[in-house]
Amino acid sequence: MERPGRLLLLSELRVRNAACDVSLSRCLLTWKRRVSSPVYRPFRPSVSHSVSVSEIIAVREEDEDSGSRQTDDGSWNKIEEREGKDCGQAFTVLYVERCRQHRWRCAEVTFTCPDVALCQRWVSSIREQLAAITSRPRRLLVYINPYGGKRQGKRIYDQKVAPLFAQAGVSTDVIVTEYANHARDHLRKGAELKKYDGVVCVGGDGMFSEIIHGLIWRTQTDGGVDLNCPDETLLPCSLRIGIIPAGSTDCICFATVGTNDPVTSALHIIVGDSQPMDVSSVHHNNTFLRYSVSLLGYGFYGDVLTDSERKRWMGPARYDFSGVKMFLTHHYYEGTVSYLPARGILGTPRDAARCRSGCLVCQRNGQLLSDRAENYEMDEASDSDSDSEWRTIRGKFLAINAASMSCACPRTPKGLSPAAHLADGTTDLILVRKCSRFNFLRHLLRHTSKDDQFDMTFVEVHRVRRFRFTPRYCQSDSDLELDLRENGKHQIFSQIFRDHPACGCAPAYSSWNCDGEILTHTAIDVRVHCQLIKLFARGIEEPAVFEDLTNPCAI
Ligand SMILES: CCCCCCCCCCCCC/C=C/[C@@H](O)[C@H](CO)NC(=O)CCCCCCCCCCCCCCC
Ligand SMILES: Nc1ncnc2c1ncn2[C@@H]1O[C@H](COP(=O)(O)OP(=O)(O)OP(=O)(O)O)[C@@H](O)[C@H]1O
Ligand SMILES: [Ca+2]
Repeated sequence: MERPGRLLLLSELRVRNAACDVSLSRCLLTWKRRVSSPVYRPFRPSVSHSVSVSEIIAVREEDEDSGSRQTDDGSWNKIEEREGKDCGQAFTVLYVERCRQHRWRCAEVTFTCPDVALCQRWVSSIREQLAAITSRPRRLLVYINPYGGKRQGKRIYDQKVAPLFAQAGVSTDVIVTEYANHARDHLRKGAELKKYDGVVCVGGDGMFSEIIHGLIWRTQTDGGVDLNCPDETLLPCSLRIGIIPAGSTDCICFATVGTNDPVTSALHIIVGDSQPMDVSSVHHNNTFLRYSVSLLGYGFYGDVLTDSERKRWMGPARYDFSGVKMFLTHHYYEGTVSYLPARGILGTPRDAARCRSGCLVCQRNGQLLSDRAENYEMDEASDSDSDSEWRTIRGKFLAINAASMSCACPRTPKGLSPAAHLADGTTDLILVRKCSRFNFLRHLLRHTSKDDQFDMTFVEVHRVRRFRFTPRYCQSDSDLELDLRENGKHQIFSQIFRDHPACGCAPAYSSWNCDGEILTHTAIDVRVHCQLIKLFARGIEEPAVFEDLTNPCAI
């Protein structure tokens, strides 16, 4: 908790008919019930409430003449009827209240003042403090995907988010997308980004992916960076991104906020939180393919995605359906993985510690990596040159997964790689070798329990800065197949080879699942760019040591 600091105001005001000492400093708004006679009421505790100024959403003057105020839906409510308040000059403070499981709510407290002048002093003092917080966004560009998840994006934004933005005085330009990649292309070419303090996407991980592709492209193009060169150092994007979850997995929201709740995300945006995040670039033969922030998965997760895309009509359940199907299909793939281990930085994928709000590992590693880049000790080009550092593993794999962050989501609340960090400049490369169905099921099940999913003989995990994958094609058809794919022709034949290889064995290659999008190439070169983007989030907060049992939200 922040120290109270010098008091700006101290008055006796009434809250719910009770006299309170109310104080405002630069950091805290505090109200404490006055105990009129401790002799007669010795057991009545004097309850004190404090709200950090940084978590005040807005302050609103109540209409004293009519003893009523206008609600968000435009109707008028009697103040006394609503909250049992005194008649008199009053103002209401809206602030962040923490609920269970990392959820935030917008709570309200109304203070009644003895006179108008005092009320106005309070309102303007609080407003001055809020205006002094420069990290808060004033103007946002919002993209809504009306077809993500359960197709509720527009309703969620209109009913739950827009009223909060309006109360907090955040102005918005809203675009409801009309086709896939509408948001990405608008950010690349059309949007006048100078006008905004951030970009918000209402949708799932695919929608977030569109936003980062648009923003990263724009930033690099403006800065003259060659996107096709995997060794280029990318320029960080200055605009922060907010995610209002309305997709099927929403793993980026879940792993950066701790819950998939539109109101919580809107409040993190309003208070101006900032969470840096790593971004992996994916190249094939010096050609840029895509960026990834969560999962790059070949084999199982690639196959689940490919199968599920044909079942979009099922909504979020498509992943479970295809998951079971691909589990039963039990395909394995041969190939070579080479990687550059992350050296000289803090953390390993088997750590018990987790990346949490204000993570020191992310701060230290971010600093270390930028210092090294500046000193040319860790010149980006030298990564690829230092061949002695590269490790190579050849084998048959059920899954090859790279998790740049934990990938926690409701399906696996601890994530694919529970100890991965949001902003440490590394990705966790998880190799699941060919094993029995039973063992693979044991491995999958451990994503949903406390047991360690890496503590199995057929699973290995490495924290890396860069990796490459080359598939080994089915012997009889590999060259022909490769040619067909590389030339981008005869897609029909390509599909036939894929589903029914002539040699009768399992398909020779899978596809990469890149944050929920299918990649067109199987041989890829991946490099992590430390803290390339920033989100309106603060990482998952540790639960408070003492739960506030009087908080109705917490029960
Ligand atoms: C038996 C229960 C096992 C539960 C195992 C749960 C593991 C779930 C791991 C989910 C990892 C999500 C990582 C995030 C990826 C996102 O960038 C991406 C875009 O949104 N989402 C997906 O690709 C969506 C991927 C969704 C994958 C769902 C896989 C479901 C597997 C179910 C296997 C059932 C076997 C049952 C045998 C009888
Ligand atoms: N207006 C639109 N019409 C069709 N597709 C769209 C439109 N706007 C965006 N898209 C595309 O829809 C895809 C899925 O969107 P989104 O990520 O929001 O939901 P999801 O796939 O259900 O959730 P998740 O990615 O979390 O699994 C994205 O790839 C995006 O490019
Ligand atoms: Ca990382």
